[in-house]
Amino acid sequence: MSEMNLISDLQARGLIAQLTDGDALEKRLAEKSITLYCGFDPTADSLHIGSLVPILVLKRFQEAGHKPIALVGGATGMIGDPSFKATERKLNTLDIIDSWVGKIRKQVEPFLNFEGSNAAIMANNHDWFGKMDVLTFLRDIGKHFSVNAMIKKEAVQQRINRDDSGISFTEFTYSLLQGYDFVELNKQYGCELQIGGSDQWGNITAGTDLTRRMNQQQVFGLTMPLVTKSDGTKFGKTESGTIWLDAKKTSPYKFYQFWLTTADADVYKFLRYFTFLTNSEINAIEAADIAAAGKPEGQRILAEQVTTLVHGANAVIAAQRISQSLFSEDQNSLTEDDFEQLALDGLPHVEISRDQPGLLDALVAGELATSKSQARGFIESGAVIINGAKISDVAYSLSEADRRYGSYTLLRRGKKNHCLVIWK
Ligand SMILES: Nc1ncnc2c1ncn2[C@@H]1O[C@H](COP(=O)(O)OP(=O)(O)OP(=O)(O)O)[C@@H](O)[C@H]1O
Ligand SMILES: N[C@@H](Cc1ccc(O)cc1)C(=O)O
Repeated sequence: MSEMNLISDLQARGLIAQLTDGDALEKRLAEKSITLYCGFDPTADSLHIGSLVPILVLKRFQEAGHKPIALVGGATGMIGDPSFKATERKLNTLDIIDSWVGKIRKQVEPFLNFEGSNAAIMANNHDWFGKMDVLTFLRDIGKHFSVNAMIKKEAVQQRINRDDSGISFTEFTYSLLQGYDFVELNKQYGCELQIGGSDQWGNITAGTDLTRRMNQQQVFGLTMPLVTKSDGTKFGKTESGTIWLDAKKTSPYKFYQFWLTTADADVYKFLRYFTFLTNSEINAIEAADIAAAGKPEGQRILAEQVTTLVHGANAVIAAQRISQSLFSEDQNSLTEDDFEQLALDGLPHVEISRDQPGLLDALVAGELATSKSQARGFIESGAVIINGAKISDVAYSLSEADRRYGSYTLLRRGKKNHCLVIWK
């Protein structure tokens, strides 16, 4: 892809919210390979699917010949970005931040290529802030910022205007730190562009201004729209359940199911944001789905593409095997790892002691029946299935033979009420 095409492609995908001096940036991208960066703070032990948007944009730039820097905020993570956050963040201990820096680094690495002429770079802003003294910070950096202008920034407005939850001096200084990161990366690596979600606009422009003042260089900022679902909820750390990139926090099966159940109103937008299919391929999928009236393929393609990107092709095969076996008689193909995924978050589950093997009790404990007598009725009417096989004996006692890998039994009532028993 030629560099001119990159910005047009991002635009066509709906991936550009704001740009500083777009014409000059397009010109620079057309002239040469540039270095760009995006920062990720260690505010949790894993990134989530919202953070995948800028990670994939870094990858898009790298595939177009540019050099990406992924910065993990070892220093900024100690302070906490107040941008559009309603309340002050809790400070984490240095040990926790340190371990999260390592985890996030490992999560970003597989998306980028660390070899070749435009090899990616991993950076950590603790490398420069860790040794900077407070007087240098105040004299050399602070002097370039006007508090009058800072309090007008949209990202902190709600905190400035609230009496109940103000903003600490600590968080207020955050954008000076992120601003200075750009100066430092520009000095060390000739970095010319910072990208991020649109909530980062204030911090990014703090960096472009500061780099102009301190390094006398014109550098650029580009933000992506914050991805929301058609029901208005943000993709990120949400109360209804964050979709994490870490397979130990969100199983690849659940991850696959998440994309598979995308609303029709979102699916083509998400194909543009989260996959490397070309815009015309996505248009063709959309047109075919409209023609097929009622059985869209978009969701399956999205689930396969994003799960492959994040967890690899085998995770897609496993997710498809799991969903197929849950609704069929044959549950022998499920592997121990499949059961571990189901136990993590794939199905409702209940832990039962091995010395309480009664099926009636298990159905009640697993909330497949509200009482033993209701459970009896379900068994008599043939609605109860154990590991894919119908059971008709109301006095049935679950034995070792019903325990897959010694630990798991799949109970089902009717067509789709599942419970995984984990034996203790
Ligand atoms: N839903 C989203 N859509 C697009 N970009 C996002 C989304 N969520 C986060 N990002 C971007 O990902 C980058 C890293 O964000 P980060 O991992 O800090 O997530 P976060 O949810 O904003 O974290 P926190 O809640 O701790 O601030 C930032 O550039 C941010 O703007
Ligand atoms: N402020 C960014 C993370 C970040 C940190 C340092 C930077 O230099 C850039 C970005 C966020 O909260 O998502």
